[in-house]
Amino acid sequence: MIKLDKHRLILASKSPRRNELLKGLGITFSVRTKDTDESYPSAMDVYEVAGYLSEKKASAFLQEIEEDEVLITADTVVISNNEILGKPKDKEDAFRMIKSLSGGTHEVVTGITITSLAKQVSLQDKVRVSFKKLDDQEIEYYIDTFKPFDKAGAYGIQEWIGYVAVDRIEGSFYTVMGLPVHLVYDQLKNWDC
Ligand SMILES: Cc1cn([C@H]2C[C@H](O)[C@@H](COP(=O)(O)OP(=O)(O)OP(=O)(O)O)O2)c(=O)[nH]c1=O
Repeated sequence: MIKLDKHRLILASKSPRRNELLKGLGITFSVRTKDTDESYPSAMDVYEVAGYLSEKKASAFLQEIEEDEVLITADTVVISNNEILGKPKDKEDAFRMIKSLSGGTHEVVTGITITSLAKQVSLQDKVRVSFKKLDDQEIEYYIDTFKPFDKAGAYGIQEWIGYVAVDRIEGSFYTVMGLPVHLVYDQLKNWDC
């Protein structure tokens, strides 16, 4: 159980999935949002990007954090063949992304940054996800029905595609969905400043 007696928790995210997952921890929080630039240095190691972007999202709020506030920011990327798949630009881009994931194994990394005036902690969690082979009609059906344009790698594991395509996952389902709640819990449980 988490008791943040001295703090007010803020989720700095527009993602409805992160909101739902943090609620699942049974802790009260408010939401604050801002548009942040999600670019990263092109030479950066792909496994560092999610952590870097979660810190960058936190930086946008640093000036406004009050003494009793604890802020959570996060970022999720899909990595396939050492390439980052971000959010798809359009239907063709989404089709290309899912087709490249079909029949293979990729990784999902979610970085989280927890920030208060006295301390900042950044962590990331990596999960391996294997997809069965999907045919073109299945990929098109998913994109047309679920419109996954707000999702890294053009898919949501919590949606139809997760039911039919994912045949193996090594790591936390919730990390793939957008928030490693077990890591958030560990940090908040002991948050003392
Ligand atoms: C791989 C995968 C991603 N996603 C989502 C999680 C994230 O919301 C989104 C990746 O985009 P992000 O840039 O991580 O987050 P966001 O822009 O949605 O929200 P924020 O305001 O916090 O920056 O993709 C799923 O919902 N299911 C999945 O299986």
